[in-house]
Amino acid sequence: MISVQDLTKQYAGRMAVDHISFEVQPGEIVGFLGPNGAGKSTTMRVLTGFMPPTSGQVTVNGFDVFRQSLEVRRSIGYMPEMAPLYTDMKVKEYLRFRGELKGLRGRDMRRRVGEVMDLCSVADVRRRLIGNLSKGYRQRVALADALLHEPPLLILDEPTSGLDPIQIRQVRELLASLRPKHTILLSTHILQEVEQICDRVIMIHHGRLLANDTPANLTKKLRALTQVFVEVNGEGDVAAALESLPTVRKVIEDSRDGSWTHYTLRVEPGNDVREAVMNLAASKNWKLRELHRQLPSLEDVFVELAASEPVKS
Ligand SMILES: Nc1ncnc2c1ncn2[C@@H]1O[C@H](COP(=O)(O)OP(=O)(O)OP(=O)(O)O)[C@@H](O)[C@H]1O
Repeated sequence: MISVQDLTKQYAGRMAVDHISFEVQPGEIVGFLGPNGAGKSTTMRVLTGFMPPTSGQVTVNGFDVFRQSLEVRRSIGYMPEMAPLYTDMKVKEYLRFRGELKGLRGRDMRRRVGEVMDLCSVADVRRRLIGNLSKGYRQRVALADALLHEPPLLILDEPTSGLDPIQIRQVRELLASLRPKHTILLSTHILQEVEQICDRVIMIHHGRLLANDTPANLTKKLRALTQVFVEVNGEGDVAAALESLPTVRKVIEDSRDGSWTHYTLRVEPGNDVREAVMNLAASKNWKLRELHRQLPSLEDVFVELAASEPVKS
């Protein structure tokens, strides 16, 4: 659905996108992730034909973004960051106006405006002025606009930025519900968002591609160790006994509370020593009041990958 080959974009000597390549397959929800200034919006603007690349090749739905920009625009529903809306128009009036620009007429117009208002839950505010709506509603009006011409591909730049947690959940649910019919590329710097709804993650930093994989594979690949937290009340050298368990690399004593000691166990990635800790405690007659495992999050992956990337001036 999207093919990006060796894309670069330079602004007045500054390399905003630096030789990145990736593909997005039909039906995927792909998260485009990176800190502020990483080059996400620039890449999306190139993909949607709003800006020419400095070099590289980009095709959307088989069409070249520059030579066949009309076909590309027909294939894409684009929601830019801080989508510009006409604040002095009413919601339904605005969607009809946008529909007209996108070539909808008569019965098709009525059907699509009704459908997108229902899909994006804005029908209840259809007669309200956009300027008087909350940020969450405005965001959904912008999404309804992006969906009007039934594009197979949605490109959404930070669709949940500035929303409160309830609104964020509503937008996420809406995106998940679009999954069977639409391919979605969404940019965000909220890692949790990606973990929850995306099939794949593309991470960029300083304009360069850092990773391109499923959220699960990325966390699996993480070099940082899995951690297990244990709180034990026991006789003898508890730390040494814990350290002797297979796959435990390091035992750190965190704190003491009377006869209880809290330890963090650094374990080789992908291993779970909780059962071995239980068996050890039973064999030594220790008491346990905490035993839980913490897997690395996508945030840990990003921090680690970004740290290993040389910073350009
Ligand atoms: N029109 C422009 N002219 C010059 N430099 C620009 C322009 N637009 C963006 N940049 C620079 O290019 C780099 C990438 O910006 P971009 O907006 O693509 O990043 P981003 O990942 O979308 O960040 P954010 O999450 O803050 O939107 C930044 O250093 C930015 O300052």
